[in-house]
Amino acid sequence: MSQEQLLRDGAAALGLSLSDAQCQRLLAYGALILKWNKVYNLTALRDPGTVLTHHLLDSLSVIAPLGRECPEKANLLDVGAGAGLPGVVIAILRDDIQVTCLDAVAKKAAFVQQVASELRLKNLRGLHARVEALTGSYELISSRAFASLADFVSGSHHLLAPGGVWMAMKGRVPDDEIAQLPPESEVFHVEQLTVPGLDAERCIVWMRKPGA
Ligand SMILES: C[S@@+](CC[C@H](N)C(=O)[O-])C[C@H]1O[C@@H](n2cnc3c(N)ncnc32)[C@H](O)[C@@H]1O
Repeated sequence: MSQEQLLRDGAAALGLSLSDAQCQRLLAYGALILKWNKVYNLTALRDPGTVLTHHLLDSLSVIAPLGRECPEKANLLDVGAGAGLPGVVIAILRDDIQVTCLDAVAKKAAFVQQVASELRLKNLRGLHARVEALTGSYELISSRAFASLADFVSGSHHLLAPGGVWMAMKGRVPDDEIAQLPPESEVFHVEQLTVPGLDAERCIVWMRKPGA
């Protein structure tokens, strides 16, 4: 089966119907990751099939949940985005969301800038900074494979807009990390996900400031 068909079938299993432009951009993004991997040291994965399942479909699994939490335009900060996961995928699927992919490593942020330019994604930017030192205000703050929940929310607490939410992509439900969250954050939903082609546990931990 072609990469395009695998992507379309996987997206359909996640409840998503990809437009031709979205499909082409996602495949082009996967190809850019592999093309520039040696220069930017972006991923341990080496073949298009695993990039498709472990990066593209894994990131696509948050799109439907995100549609529920964020039906309309918003500013999203993806902390420790690396090659742009899940931020680039969100930017491709949601042109009403302004996505900032943040990374402490300059060349990773530069790669995301290059992706934004090559794929003509006006709602995407790569930014080089440490999250603790960043200023700004974001309604959504996401992360995937970044840090413990406690370090994620403490490092980005000053960046969450009033009424905003954190979206942490995790593997197995991290009960121990949830128990160690600081009092200035609370979990309001833990959502288990099934990623097509990936035989692994996945969940989103949704958090907000108490009383928000
Ligand atoms: C394991 S990678 C995950 C990358 C991507 N989110 C993914 O799922 O493939 C974690 C990233 O966080 C970045 N990082 C670590 N500490 C950071 C900080 N304090 N501020 C911003 N980025 C940070 C690292 O440079 C690295 O690219």
